[in-house]
Amino acid sequence: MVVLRPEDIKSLIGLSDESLDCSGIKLTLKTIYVPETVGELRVDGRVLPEYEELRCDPMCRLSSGAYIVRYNEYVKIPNGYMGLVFPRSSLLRMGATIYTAVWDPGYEGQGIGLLAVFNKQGIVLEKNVQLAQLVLFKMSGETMFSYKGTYLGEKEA
Ligand SMILES: Nc1ccn([C@H]2C[C@H](O)[C@@H](COP(=O)(O)OP(=O)(O)OP(=O)(O)O)O2)c(=O)n1
Repeated sequence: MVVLRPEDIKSLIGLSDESLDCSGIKLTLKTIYVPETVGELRVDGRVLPEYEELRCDPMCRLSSGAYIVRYNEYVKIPNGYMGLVFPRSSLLRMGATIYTAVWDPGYEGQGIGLLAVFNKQGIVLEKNVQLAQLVLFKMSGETMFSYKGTYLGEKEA
């Protein structure tokens, strides 16, 4: 696998320079949600929890716990590529991190991450701040397993 340089990403996906980081695409904070009910993952489906949106005006103070963050950037992963997300080091240094899964070939949307705040004093985030970086990898070729799942095209108003 090959890691795409920001300039390769730019010509592949057509993002603006301000969305590019040293090793990938900047992912910035759009919305923060708190899971309010139980989630259920079954062999034949899932029930996602209900969420409460936190208002950041423009700062958000988060106590320790689990949050879902949605990113501003609408990203398209072309067939033959996949993505992994890494938290900003400053977030780690504050005692918080972003957990993520694989961003599949063919996926497009405004993705999400699980923000875990371990700092017992909490952290403060400003709306639109960069939280993470999406690193794109080139696979050995196009794949027949292009993403067609539930989250394809997800976008928040
Ligand atoms: N932290 C993450 C990880 C992934 N994704 C996006 C990109 C993935 O291509 C898509 C689906 O991820 P998974 O295939 O891991 O999700 P599921 O298997 O749960 O969903 P489905 O059953 O619809 O495939 O979600 C995201 O927005 N945020």
